[in-house]
Amino acid sequence: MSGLYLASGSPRRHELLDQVGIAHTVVASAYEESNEVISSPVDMVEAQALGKAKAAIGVPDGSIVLGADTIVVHNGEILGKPATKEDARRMLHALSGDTHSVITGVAIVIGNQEWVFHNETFVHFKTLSIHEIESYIDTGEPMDKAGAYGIQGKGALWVTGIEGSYTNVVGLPVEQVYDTLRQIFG
Ligand SMILES: Cc1cn([C@H]2C[C@H](O)[C@@H](COP(=O)(O)OP(=O)(O)OP(=O)(O)O)O2)c(=O)[nH]c1=O
Repeated sequence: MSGLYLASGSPRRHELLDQVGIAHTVVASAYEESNEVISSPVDMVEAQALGKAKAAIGVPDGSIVLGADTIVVHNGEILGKPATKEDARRMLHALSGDTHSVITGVAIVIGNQEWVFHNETFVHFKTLSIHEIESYIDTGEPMDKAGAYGIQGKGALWVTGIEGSYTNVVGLPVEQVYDTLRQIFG
């Protein structure tokens, strides 16, 4: 397998690939994310993952490029990264005491060949107090994360259970990525 390029500014995706020993180089992507919903949340994350991979910068011809996009879906509403503290507050109040899903779209692109898929994890949250939400927002942790929390950070205190892939919630379902790379390269 020749070089894998991760078209992502997310430190989590880079760390997850490192954790399982998938060698890669991190590159930037010129893709501009939009909050536009293209028919369904799944279509949206898959399209954004593909957009990020295809717009990778400085990648040699013929290399393998990986892009990903993660969103939270609660009661049919898509929660991306909060734009403001008020946005984060609204998201955390919505997620409190309820179950939501985290969907990550993944695209692997080699030249004009594309493999695009997604993974969904259900996450159960305990009921949060106003104090817990306000203290959490003050840590700054919510601001670069879909749904305004990080399961790998202090947000772990609120997760009473998950169904599905843990790494998918953090931003990349590494087990599915690994299986797909094995299917492609044998
Ligand atoms: C729900 C959840 C999301 N997240 C993160 C994963 C993603 O990095 C982020 C969602 O934003 P994304 O737009 O998917 O990714 P990004 O902007 O961080 O990076 P890039 O587009 O350059 O690849 O939320 C966590 O780190 N922990 C969590 O528990």
